[in-house]
Amino acid sequence: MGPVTKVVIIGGGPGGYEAALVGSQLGGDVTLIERDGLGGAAVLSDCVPSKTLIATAEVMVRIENARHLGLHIEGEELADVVRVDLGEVNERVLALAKAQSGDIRQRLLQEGVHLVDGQARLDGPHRVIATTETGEQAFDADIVLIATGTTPRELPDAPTDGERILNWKQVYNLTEVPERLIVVGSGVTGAEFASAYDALGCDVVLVSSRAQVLPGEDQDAAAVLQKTFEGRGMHIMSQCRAVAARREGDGVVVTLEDGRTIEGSHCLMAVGAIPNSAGLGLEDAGVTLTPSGHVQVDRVSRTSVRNIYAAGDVTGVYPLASVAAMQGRVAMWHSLGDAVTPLDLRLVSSNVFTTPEVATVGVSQKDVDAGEVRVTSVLLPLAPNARAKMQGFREGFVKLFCLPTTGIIIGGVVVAPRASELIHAISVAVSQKVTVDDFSHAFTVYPSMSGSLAEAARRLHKRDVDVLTN
Ligand SMILES: Cc1cc2nc3c(=O)[nH]c(=O)nc-3n(C[C@H](O)[C@H](O)[C@H](O)COP(=O)(O)OP(=O)(O)OC[C@H]3O[C@@H](n4cnc5c(N)ncnc54)[C@H](O)[C@@H]3O)c2cc1C
Ligand SMILES: NC(=O)c1ccc[n+]([C@@H]2O[C@H](COP(=O)([O-])OP(=O)(O)OC[C@H]3O[C@@H](n4cnc5c(N)ncnc54)[C@H](O)[C@@H]3O)[C@@H](O)[C@H]2O)c1
Repeated sequence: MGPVTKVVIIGGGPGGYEAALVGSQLGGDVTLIERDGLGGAAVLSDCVPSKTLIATAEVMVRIENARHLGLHIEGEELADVVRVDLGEVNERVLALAKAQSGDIRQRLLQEGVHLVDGQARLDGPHRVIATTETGEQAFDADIVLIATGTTPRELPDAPTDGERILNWKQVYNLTEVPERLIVVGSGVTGAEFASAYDALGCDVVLVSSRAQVLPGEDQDAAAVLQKTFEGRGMHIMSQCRAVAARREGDGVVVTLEDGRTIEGSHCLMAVGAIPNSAGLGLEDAGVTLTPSGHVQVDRVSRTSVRNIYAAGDVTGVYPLASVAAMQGRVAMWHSLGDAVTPLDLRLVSSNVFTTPEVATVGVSQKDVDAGEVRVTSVLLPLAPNARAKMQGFREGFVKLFCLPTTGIIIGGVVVAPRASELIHAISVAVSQKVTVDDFSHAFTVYPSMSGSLAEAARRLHKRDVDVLTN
């Protein structure tokens, strides 16, 4: 048996901790250095807390929609009947995140990973220094994995104060539902928080830099969401950019590029994130960064330095927890000599947790419109679906993309409640190269939303129909 490979991982988010589990499974001597808490930003401040908050907000939407099902709330307004104790909601959110972080710590310890609480930096390609409460510790490394994530981007004239001008990590300080929340940025983060706070009874103004919310997502889906948001009374200011935000009295004032101002009680900045790549000694170790400051990696997570790998948001490849985790595992499989399949972004499924949800996998409409791939597609509204009718759900659709010649499914979009669960069937079809005919031959439950997935596939049986072809 050869010497044990020493692996040092910087960052304990999904990119780092999933890598640590695989590294340890493959016999590496793994040290993981994390400065804030295991689970990283994903568990402690970003993904998990936001999804927990949204779970509560969803209940409010269901209560609100109950009147369409014959259940009447006694009172003029929902707020007369259901009191949202945001302090209690946020306490639960943070407790759940902390508990999950604790579970991850336990699991890593069980698997023999050496955990260090501290801030790490490289000292050349084969040494990592951790600054801990008790001083500096140095670790020799055969393999290094950088998984340091990102930090919310801040506009120079809109500094957050953690009280009224907030980023998405600070919203859990709130103890009362903001009276009027100005959300700046209508990407996934902005749209999810706008949807959640609107459901919790807050008056929401969404400042959107483009003509439509969710500029990076399927534009048919974004159109449904924009209409739903507006239908619920949200004020969307399209094609507007914020340049400043300041406190004034008991509120905030946001200034737009064209000089107009918006007043609110609070402001949430959701204008993207910057990679945590500075101060790590990366350039001195020879690691190439992209112009945006992300760590450049290939499809097996290798950087420009042979023994240094990188995973997750710091690479800018696709900022999702699931992708970070896969990049981390791939790095370990590759560096420790196990079988490895390079990362394939065409197989990634993702979901926007708004009401309704927007889930996507594989080829996108943007790829199709850009002429990158020739497909046959169908967009099937969910309104005629029996289950949707029973549940009082009218918006939303299923979209499927398949190859015109073979009928192999290569992508899809679902806009529906729980789209995050429905997309999995399409995701399996994409990864297993299932044809529309095979897909539609599988039984679905009647009545069910998934019946519409099979129906969409059935519509693609005859692919020479002009109306279906892009
Ligand atoms: C509001 C929001 C909601 C999201 N929701 C979802 C979702 O529903 N689904 C999904 O798939 N993705 C979601 N994401 C994206 C997801 O959170 C990220 O893709 C994921 O966190 C990336 O994981 P990571 O391991 O790269 O980094 P992180 O989770 O950011 O972890 C990096 C860790 O490295 C630590 N670190 C940094 N520098 C050092 C250093 N020098 N020394 C030691 N430690 C260091 C940090 O403290 C941090 O804990 C969401 C993002 C946001 C902002
Ligand atoms: N459910 C999920 O999986 C989930 C949730 C949140 C975030 N994420 C991940 O995080 C990534 C980043 O998303 P994000 O929304 O945080 O950032 P983003 O960069 O995708 O969106 C930021 C938006 O803010 C806009 N913007 C920037 N400056 C502005 C200004 N001054 N005024 C008005 N608008 C401005 C941009 O045009 C952009 O549309 C996503 O691509 C996604 O992968 C995932």
